[in-house]
Amino acid sequence: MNISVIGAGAFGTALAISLGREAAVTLWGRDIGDMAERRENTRHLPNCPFPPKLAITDNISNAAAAPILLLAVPMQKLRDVLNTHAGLFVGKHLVACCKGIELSSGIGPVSVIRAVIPDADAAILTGPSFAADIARGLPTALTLACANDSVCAKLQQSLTTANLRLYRTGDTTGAELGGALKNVIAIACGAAMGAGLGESARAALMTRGYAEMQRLAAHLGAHPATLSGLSGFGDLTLTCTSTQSRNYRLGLSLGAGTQFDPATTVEGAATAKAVHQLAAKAGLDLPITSAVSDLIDNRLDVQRAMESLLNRPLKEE
Ligand SMILES: NC(=O)C1=CN([C@@H]2O[C@H](COP(=O)(O)OP(=O)(O)OC[C@H]3O[C@@H](n4cnc5c(N)ncnc54)[C@H](OP(=O)(O)O)[C@@H]3O)[C@@H](O)[C@H]2O)C=CC1
Ligand SMILES: O=C(CO)COP(=O)(O)O
Repeated sequence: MNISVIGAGAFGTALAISLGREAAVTLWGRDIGDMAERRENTRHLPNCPFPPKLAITDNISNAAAAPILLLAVPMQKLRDVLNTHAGLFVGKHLVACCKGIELSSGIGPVSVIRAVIPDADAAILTGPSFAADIARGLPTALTLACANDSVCAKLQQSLTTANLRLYRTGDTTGAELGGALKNVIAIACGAAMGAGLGESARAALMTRGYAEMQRLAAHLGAHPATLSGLSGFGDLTLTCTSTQSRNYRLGLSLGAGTQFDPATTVEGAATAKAVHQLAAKAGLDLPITSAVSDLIDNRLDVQRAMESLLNRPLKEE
């Protein structure tokens, strides 16, 4: 089946490169600069040349003619993109390729797609993978979630490539939450490492952060197995331990008190606030997420955040 990628950032470009090594694929960007001539996205994914079957366009009507559209824009921009091009997206297979919870509504990308374009099959592609790894042809495994099992199986076939192995699930809520929440915990881990609190502290934050992910996911009706798979445990592990991650790097800067480029896409920042609000409404205790939300808004520093986590009442694991 014909595939287009909507959004020519690092991840959209990487997916288009991997898919374009095997079949015709179109990559749409609102500002493609000289990408078509150079056959490379020097701004978002340098040193990853485009395969011959990858076509570049800034004409959304051309790109949206494909039946499968991968939506690779940041979470907080997804609704805008869907609203702007709604007429072109009706009846399509729309696969969200973003990770986060929308701050204005408290819902994830599949729910946003369903809300804006009810007459489309909404899916999500998520899990542990850095754009540069995918583009370089390194092996990666991701979760593909769609409520309609036969559509999910078709998408799984169409989107699998030589270096991209997809596992499918019907649990879109679990897949959304795994990808969204791991970014928040990665900021916490980066902050601890940046402040010199050590690898033991990071392991504690990863483990107790994972407990928070499971608590919220269970409350929202996700399947626990989804959270222990690629989109949850898998992506948490990658993002909390690699300086390739922008969320982890933001945490490192917060911990070390250094500057961070505000133009960088860091999904965990808005998601921490969105989840903090969700948890407050639901009466759920998510102390690491709350601490990250306070850190981002400068209501807390890393040292005090760690002290308050260590001084919480003792409990069973
Ligand atoms: N990078 C990675 O390794 C991975 C990223 N992801 C996820 O992919 C999503 C996108 O991240 P990533 O590609 O890295 O981010 P980038 O910052 O590299 O790119 C974001 C892209 O979105 C485009 N964009 C933003 N707003 C709009 C809009 N309103 N209309 C059209 N295009 C828009 C930008 O366009 P412009 O260039 O014109 O500004 C840019 O091309 C995130 O949710 C991220 O979590 C998932 C797995 C891996
Ligand atoms: O989601 C990712 C890895 O799976 C990319 O992480 P960052 O957005 O933190 O760079």
